[in-house]
Parts: sequence; C-alpha cells; structure tokens
Amino acid sequence: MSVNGGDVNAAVAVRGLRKTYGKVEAVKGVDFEVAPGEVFGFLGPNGAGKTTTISMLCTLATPTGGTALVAGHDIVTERDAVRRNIGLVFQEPTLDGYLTAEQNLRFHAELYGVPKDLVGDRMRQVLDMVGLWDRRDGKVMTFSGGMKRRLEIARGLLHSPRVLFLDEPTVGLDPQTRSAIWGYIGKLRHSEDITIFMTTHYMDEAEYCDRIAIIDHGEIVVIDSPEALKASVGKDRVQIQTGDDERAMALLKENFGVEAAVREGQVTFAVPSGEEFVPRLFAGLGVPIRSVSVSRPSLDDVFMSYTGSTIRDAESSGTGNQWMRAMARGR
Ligand SMILES: Nc1ncnc2c1ncn2[C@@H]1O[C@H](COP(=O)(O)OP(=O)(O)OP(=O)(O)O)[C@@H](O)[C@H]1O
Repeated sequence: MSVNGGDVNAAVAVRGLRKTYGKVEAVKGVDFEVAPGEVFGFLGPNGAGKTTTISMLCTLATPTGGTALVAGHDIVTERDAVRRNIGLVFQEPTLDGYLTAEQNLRFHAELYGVPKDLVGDRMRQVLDMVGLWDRRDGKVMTFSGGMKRRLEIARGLLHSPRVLFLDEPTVGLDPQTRSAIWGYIGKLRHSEDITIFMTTHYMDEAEYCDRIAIIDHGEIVVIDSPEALKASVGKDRVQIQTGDDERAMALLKENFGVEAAVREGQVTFAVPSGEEFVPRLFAGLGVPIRSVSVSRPSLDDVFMSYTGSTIRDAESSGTGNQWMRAMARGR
C-alpha cells in the first residue's frame, strides 16, 4: 500500500526529502526505504546532511520539500503519531544531571504515557540491557560519557518505540565503550521488535548495519549492504614499501598504467586482483620492494570509490588525492 508515494509497511519511507537553510542545501532530495527490523545506517562525513535528515524524520525539523513516513505516519501532518512511535538518541545529551538514572527514566515514561504498572519491569529490562541497573540510583552528573550514552539508549527504548533513531551514537567515546554500545545495539535487534536508523562517520561501525546509505554533500550516493558495497568496488588495495617511493610511483604509472599515492607512509594503489598483480610487480617495477600487503576493499575504499575522497579528507578539505580520484573514475 502506498501513501504519498511511500510504502506504509516500511518502517521509514522517504521520497524526495529536502531541507535548505537559506542558501545551504543541507539535504538535496533523498529517497530510501528502511524495512521493519532492519539496522540502517547513514554514513557520511561531517556536514553531509545526516543530522538534518534524522531531525526531519524525528519531526524536529520541517522539510523544505518531499515526504516521509515513519512507522506509517507522515512526518509533517502526523507529527504526534510519529513521535509516539520513535525513540531518539542524539549527539547532545539531554539527560538531567541532577536526577538519578531512574528518575530520568521515570520522567520520560510519564512524558510518553507508559502505563504506570509497566514502568518498573520495562525500566529493569532496558537498564539491564545497557548494564546500568546497578547504577540506577546514581545521579547522572556522576556518570562517565559512555554511561550517559548508554542511559540515553535505555531511555530511547523505554516506551517500546517501533523505530529507534541514533545520531552518531558513539561519537566522542573511547574504543572500548564504542564497542560496548555496539554490543547493546546488537542485543537489541534480537530482543526487541525494532527498526534502527543511525548515522555515523565511522567506517568500522557502518559494518554493523544491514544496509547503509552513503551520503555526501546532501545526496545519497549509493545504498546497499556493506558486503555488496565492498564487492562492488572490485579492486584490492596494495601497499608497498620501497627504497624510492617517488620513482616507484612514476614506474607504476609508466609500466603498469596504475595511479598510486603515498598513504600511511606506503605507496598505495588499487588493482582488480592484488594476488595476480604482485608477482608482476616484483618482476617489472624496477625499484627494490621491501614489503607488500594486499587487502580486500574496506568501506573506506567504498566511500572513496563512490565519492572520490576518504571520509577523513572530505571532512578536512572536501577533495580527494589523485589515487582516490582515479579509483572513483575507474567505476
Ligand atoms: N540550523 C542550521 N542552520 C544553517 N545551516 C545548517 C543548520 N543545520 C545544518 N546546517 C548545514 O547543513 C549542512 C548539513 O549539516 P548536518 O548537520 O546535517 O550534517 P551531518 O552530516 O549531520 O554532519 P555532523 O555529523 O557534523 O552533524 C551543513 O552544511 C551545515 O552547516
């Protein structure tokens, strides 16, 4: 069934969604659908339009154009229904530091009209899930950044939303806490009947998603599963250490027609089949090679391949290097 061009059975259905701030086109008309139960990620550099999109879907920002249904409800004409059906965890913490973890959750339960006789059990369930049941009487101001984020996730789940929106759920956290948060999200998908929509600019985290949309400059560049995206790059990354990098790069171009660049202190390039290329390389480069490594495409390579720059470069300068652009052209 279709309403306003969106599938009401989808957890999230978006058509031509746009948002401009003055002259800035933050989101330039995006289309996508998220199936019930899916973990769907928006992957893109800072400023790509991720927060703007998620804000519109959560009814916190009004679209300039297009439509979207969340849990079957229109984000503009049925805002209250959308809000009742979603949980939010945003980058900026919105917990009350003077209240305990439990008080924060009780306040939220009241706001969302969770029946009083259900609150206790549900609270235990969500606090257990994020490992904070024992700390429920602690004031939130005494919690670490990671504990606060975990509590925010518990709060986002308290009213049993159909869709949980997480905007950069692990930003600013140490690697151990980041991996713990992903552990909780992993548990969630098994224990709750829920769809998860999240944004991230961490490649490794995007791997946890069933599907990801790569977003750059307000546009979706590609949507697929991490595996399919990596397979679509079709090129392996080869890194070599040589006695003369400049000469090696010149000879790679001259002898093999391969564009290379120095990355992480090594001459780096992409070829369709690394294992087959390496013996030819040793035989024909003409510069001593001290070490060589071949790796399958990562999501980093996927991002580069579709946008022409690494996420990190996109965040700092907005332009990619020669090798990255060559990879993009090769598509
Ligand atoms: N309230 C606003 N007023 C003006 N411009 C805005 C506003 N919010 C976002 N923008 C602009 O819209 C573009 C997209 O920003 P957005 O925050 O959606 O990106 P993002 O991908 O979420 O990045 P980040 O991870 O840094 O939040 C940026 O150019 C940003 O400067």
